[in-house]
Amino acid sequence: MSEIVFRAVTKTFRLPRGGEFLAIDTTDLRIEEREFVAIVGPSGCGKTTLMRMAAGLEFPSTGTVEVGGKPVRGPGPERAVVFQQFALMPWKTVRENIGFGLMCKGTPKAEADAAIGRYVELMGLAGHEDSFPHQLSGGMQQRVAIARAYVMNPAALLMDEPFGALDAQTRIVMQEELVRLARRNPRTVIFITHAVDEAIYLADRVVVMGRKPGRIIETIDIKPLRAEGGWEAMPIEEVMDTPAFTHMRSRIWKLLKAREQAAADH
Ligand SMILES: Nc1ncnc2c1ncn2[C@@H]1O[C@H](COP(=O)(O)OP(=O)(O)OP(=O)(O)O)[C@@H](O)[C@H]1O
Repeated sequence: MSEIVFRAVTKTFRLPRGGEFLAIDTTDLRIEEREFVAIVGPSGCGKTTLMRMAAGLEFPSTGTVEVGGKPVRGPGPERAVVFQQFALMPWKTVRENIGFGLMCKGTPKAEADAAIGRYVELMGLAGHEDSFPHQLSGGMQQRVAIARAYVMNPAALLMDEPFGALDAQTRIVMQEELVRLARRNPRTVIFITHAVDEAIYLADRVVVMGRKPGRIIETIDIKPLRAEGGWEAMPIEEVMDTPAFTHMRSRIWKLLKAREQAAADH
């Protein structure tokens, strides 16, 4: 069981010069087991704060966050986090970086090697097992970070702008690969992004957030569109040209724009 449930969650930060700042206003969100949910919204709307609460790196001021029916009390191995900055260990090889968590867990070597080998293949890293991070491109480094998260077989994956530091072309390749990986190996995923296209392409459901204060303004089901449109079998650029996709993109942009206008008028 790995559903992630936010129940009446608020998050207030204490400001350095006194006073408080309401970063997240009362928020309810349920992410089903093996559901891939993308969260989009403008800078400062609280996307990272929500994810950090699921990761156990931050705690709600009021309300509860539960994963698999248990309150989150801190980080745990069943929830893997992937950040924009790849955070690889520069002195370790690709193989060692991917296998680090398994080693810490005491996984027998033969089992660990088999799991590492599987993700090296899946993430297109074959031939680079003995390279060090500085010998890899940004895209390759992020593949290592994603393999390192998946190899632990976590119930939930929490990804914060994982492709944010990549160039546009690499980003598209990574989006296609993540879709392939996520469909083959479904996990409960929270995926944070600024990119509306990326969210629609990857997710089963898109959560749209607004700011001042940070809150969910709408959640939109994408899964039926993907199924009806046969997106899985199509290259990403063709998916993004379909009327269903462009309509969804403009719907989400309108929501974001209207909310930003309301925040500016406030
Ligand atoms: N530790 C903190 N102390 C005070 N304020 C904070 C803290 N962490 C976040 N905030 C504030 O809470 C709000 C939400 O931040 P958060 O990083 O969650 O937004 P975000 O939507 O992820 O933004 P971005 O897209 O720019 O990463 C911001 O206004 C931010 O300045």
